Amino acid sequence: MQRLAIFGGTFDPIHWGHLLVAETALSQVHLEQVIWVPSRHPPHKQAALFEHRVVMLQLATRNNAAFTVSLIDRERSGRSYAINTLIDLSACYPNTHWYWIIGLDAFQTLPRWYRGHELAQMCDWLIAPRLLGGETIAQSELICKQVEEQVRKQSHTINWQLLNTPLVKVSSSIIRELCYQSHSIIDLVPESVRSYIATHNLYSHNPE
Ligand SMILES: Nc1ncnc2c1ncn2[C@@H]1O[C@H](COP(=O)(O)OP(=O)(O)OP(=O)(O)O)[C@@H](O)[C@H]1O
Ligand SMILES: O=C(O)c1ccc[n+]([C@@H]2O[C@H](COP(=O)([O-])O)[C@@H](O)[C@H]2O)c1
Repeated sequence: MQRLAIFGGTFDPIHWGHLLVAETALSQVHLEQVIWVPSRHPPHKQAALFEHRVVMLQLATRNNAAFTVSLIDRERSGRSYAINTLIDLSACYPNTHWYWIIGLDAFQTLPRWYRGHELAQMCDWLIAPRLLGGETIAQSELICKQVEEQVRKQSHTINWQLLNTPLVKVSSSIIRELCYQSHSIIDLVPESVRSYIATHNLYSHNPE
């Protein structure tokens, strides 16, 4: 059985934090592939044009043969719910043990997702520590255990493990804000992504 991970997100834009998390998951869990899935209509966020986000993902991931960008959410109308992503990808990749890569901030909200308790037990969760107020690894574990408890109360099970990544402060919102203020984002995204943002004038006061 192959081991594949979904890395879902808005990726508005993709940054080095995302790439570090995905690389760590590949090596820590011995995955065959990480499938990057940009949400077309993120359940709880506004985002730049889907096509721009996709191209930036493709540029940033093209040098790693174990990375694939899936457009599976493009075909679906309405909100891009994670459970639908997993169901649709399972049909494309039979005989697969599924993992879901996620930052701690997003994992914390899993019990409130659309059919979140059901989704919780359909894959194993690979959780990247993320600053939610300066916590340590022990605090990250505590947050994960609280999520596990909430899922168990609804009579579902969940398997999770923390990814061994350092806390990386970069976020897409910081990058968007820096762009609005015409500051450099050179250390925060791959050069191909920085160049794409500049060429298409994304995240400026006069976007394309
Ligand atoms: N620096 C980071 N460290 C760990 N996980 C991250 C990091 N940045 C993003 N993630 C995780 O990657 C997934 C996709 O994130 P997303 O595309 O929304 O980026 P973001 O930086 O969180 O965006 P925004 O700042 O707009 O909220 C989420 O699970 C998120 O928690
Ligand atoms: O399915 C849901 O209800 C749901 C609600 C919020 C977030 N998610 C998932 O959480 C991941 C991170 O999402 P985002 O929007 O913070 O980039 C991504 O895989 C989304 O599909 C999913």
